Amino acid sequence: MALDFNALLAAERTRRRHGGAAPASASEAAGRSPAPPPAPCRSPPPPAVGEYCLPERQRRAAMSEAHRIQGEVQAVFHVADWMDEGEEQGLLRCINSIPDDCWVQLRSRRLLQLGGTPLPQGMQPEPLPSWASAVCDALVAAGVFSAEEPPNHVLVNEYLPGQGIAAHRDGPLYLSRVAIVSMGSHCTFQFVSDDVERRPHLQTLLPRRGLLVFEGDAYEKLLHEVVAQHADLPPQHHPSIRQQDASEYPPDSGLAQTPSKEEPGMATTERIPRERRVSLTVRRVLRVLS
Ligand SMILES: O=C(O)CCC(=O)C(=O)O
Ligand SMILES: [Fe+2]
Repeated sequence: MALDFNALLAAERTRRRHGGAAPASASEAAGRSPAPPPAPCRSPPPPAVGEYCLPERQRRAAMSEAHRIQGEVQAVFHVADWMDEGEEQGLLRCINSIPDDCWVQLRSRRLLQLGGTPLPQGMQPEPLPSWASAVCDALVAAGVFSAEEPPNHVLVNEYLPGQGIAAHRDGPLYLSRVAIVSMGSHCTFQFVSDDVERRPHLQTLLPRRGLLVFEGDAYEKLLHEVVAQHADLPPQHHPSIRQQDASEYPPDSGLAQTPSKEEPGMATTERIPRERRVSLTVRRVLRVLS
């Protein structure tokens, strides 16, 4: 797999030897919300560049037309199982070791920002921790971003069951393509109209370890949101999800045993309980100060 798990653990060990976790400045940057001031973060300087091996390109699925989610919305792609369980656990360990005071606690999620604070006048770049750089490198290797315009910014969002992110647009400070990696749990993700109706245009279940990429109208015209709920309809109830993703939750997996509490009218619908979800929103900030 492209993220080298052993290297990731080695990086984590090195970080611990140096007495701390991956550092991060943190402030809200997603969507239209105003950016709060950076949180105080007493973490140590970033680990030395080069301690983390580059991914093995050949073992990770490259994104292609086959991953396009068919439907009225242009252009949304999903790659199921983009990372394996070992990588997911390794990355979560790195993220879990980040001190609490690096995170910004919002009402319905916790976040931290890596790479700098994007501002209209430009972003003062900050070094990415090695695990975040490895994800960025893997996205370039997978063809999601070009080598000429690689990602330079990673937003880590943590959602507890029942939490989500309200409908928003990521905005013009970034290249109009975003990659979102899901870890720890699935969630319901939807694109809605940018008007008072908030009409859903595409709703899909994002499984853990999957990669969502969108651009075009999905980035520029529609709003997107993570629906704040405690359990989600399984993939077969989302017409746009690919069969490949539905296999993530086979009927005998024990995951689909919770009767719906949120839609009592749908007595036969069983929802999948959500767990703590951590996502990486990986983007390229267009204006970087030198
Ligand atoms: O967590 C997610 O899947 C979405 C995050 C998002 O939309 C953002 O960070 O702008
Ligand atoms: Fe977003």
